Amino acid sequence: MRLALRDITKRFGSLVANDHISLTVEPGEIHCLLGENGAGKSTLMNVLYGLYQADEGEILIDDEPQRFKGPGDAMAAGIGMVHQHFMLIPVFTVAENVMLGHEATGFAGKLDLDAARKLVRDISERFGFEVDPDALVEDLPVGVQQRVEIIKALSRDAEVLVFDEPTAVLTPQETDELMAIMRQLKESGTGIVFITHKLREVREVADRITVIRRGTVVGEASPEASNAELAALMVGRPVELKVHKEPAEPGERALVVSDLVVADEDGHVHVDGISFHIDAGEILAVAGVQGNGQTELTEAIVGLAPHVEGSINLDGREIVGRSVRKALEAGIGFIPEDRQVDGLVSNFTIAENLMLNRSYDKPFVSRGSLNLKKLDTFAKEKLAEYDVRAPGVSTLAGQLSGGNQQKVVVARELSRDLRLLVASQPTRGVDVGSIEFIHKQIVAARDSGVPVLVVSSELDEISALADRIMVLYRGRIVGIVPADTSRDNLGLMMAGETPEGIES
Ligand SMILES: Nc1ncnc2c1ncn2[C@@H]1O[C@H](COP(=O)(O)OP(=O)(O)OP(=O)(O)O)[C@@H](O)[C@H]1O
Repeated sequence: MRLALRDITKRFGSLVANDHISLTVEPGEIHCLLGENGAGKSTLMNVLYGLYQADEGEILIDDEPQRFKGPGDAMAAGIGMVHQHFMLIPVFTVAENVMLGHEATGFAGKLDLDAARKLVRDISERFGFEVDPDALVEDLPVGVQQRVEIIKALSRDAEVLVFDEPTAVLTPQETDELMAIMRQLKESGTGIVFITHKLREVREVADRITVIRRGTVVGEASPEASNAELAALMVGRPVELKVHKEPAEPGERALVVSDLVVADEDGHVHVDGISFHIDAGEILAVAGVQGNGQTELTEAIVGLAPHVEGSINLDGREIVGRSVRKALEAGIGFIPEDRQVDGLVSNFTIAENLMLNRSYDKPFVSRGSLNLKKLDTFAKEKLAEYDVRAPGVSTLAGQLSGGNQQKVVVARELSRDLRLLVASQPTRGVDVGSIEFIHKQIVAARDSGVPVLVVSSELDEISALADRIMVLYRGRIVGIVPADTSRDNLGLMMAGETPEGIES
């Protein structure tokens, strides 16, 4: 089926998120949508999926105008959406989840569990998915859950699939697998809209690239374009894709972690007896496939982990056993891996979010009352500095695009007086222009003497920021290696092996 969006305009109050955007998707084509944070990509896809009604313009399928009152109509017309935050029910099996979808849309009448199982098996076989219909969704890795979302869409005969930043939550290997799946879908004639900020992925699979800026289409790019060319088109200026930094000049020993063990509420050990240190003015980057203890390590440092043994010493003081509030007061900045869970209060304004995590007396509160003017000025400064695209400082954080939400979290944490910065996936969902800026800010924090712990699943980010790299595997340290260690060796270490010539 041939899909065309024609002159789509969508406004939120006075903000024009989509301004007469036109786009076509042919069968068997991967059409990449590129654009800076807040450009209007997700809004356009939500219009296509019936979640928002366009103020102007129309959606055509095989030249027939459509009216989507909700996702049910879009699905019935053959449009599927793979969300970044999955819409699956974790305690149900794969087949039950697929079945549920059919009930919700009323598609094809009644689908029994056996038929759903068969459907899952058939689709899995066709695309080489390896998904067990009887597995509980909550037991599946993120990459497989995503495949369940794809199966759900295909089970409803979707002919156009929308992927909105699907790789932001995936490991590098899962990303490669998803790229292969997208190619297979394309071979079978499915049209794909693919939104991503990762230029490597665009270059790998795109047949066509449309660039959106501030709500309008600014042009098409060739899939043969270089990363630098794509980046410049996206943000409208040349971008430094790898931050320039001088060698670190480490100062005093700042953070000393000794024999750290972190377990969850069920007693599962996630960090299994690790010891390392970070000096003032140094960035230690933690590499590893997600789920090897990185999250729990950062949570232990900020006081969020339930069971911690061993010692975490910052500036000569023990942190283990202290509350989150005490950790924040000790000057620990924390950029959490999931901004929506731990980073922001979505029904607070941007300004209110920017004053979280500060001690109660300064600088916005004096003698028990909030100095709104001071907060307003500060928030405006941060909005400009971090290029947060929003109507104003009293916009609710929940109304920001994903990348702009991330920028608010980073702006808040980097503007406190820091003794330690713990940054987990600091540029998740952020466009290339803002990655450049955030990386510069992290390096500036380092250069001002702050010790920094960066956790990232992006090897590019690790090698851009690290002064030393610590590789974690199954909760243990495989090695702490120099920043210029090759990708191949890092890859081996991330699989738990110690390459020749590397000391473990
Ligand atoms: N429900 C909403 N209410 C008000 N404004 C909104 C709403 N949803 C989106 N916006 C605004 O519309 C604009 C476009 O947002 P959108 O999420 O489409 O951007 P995006 O291109 O997907 O960005 P990102 O790359 O950061 O995900 C932004 O300025 C955003 O703040």
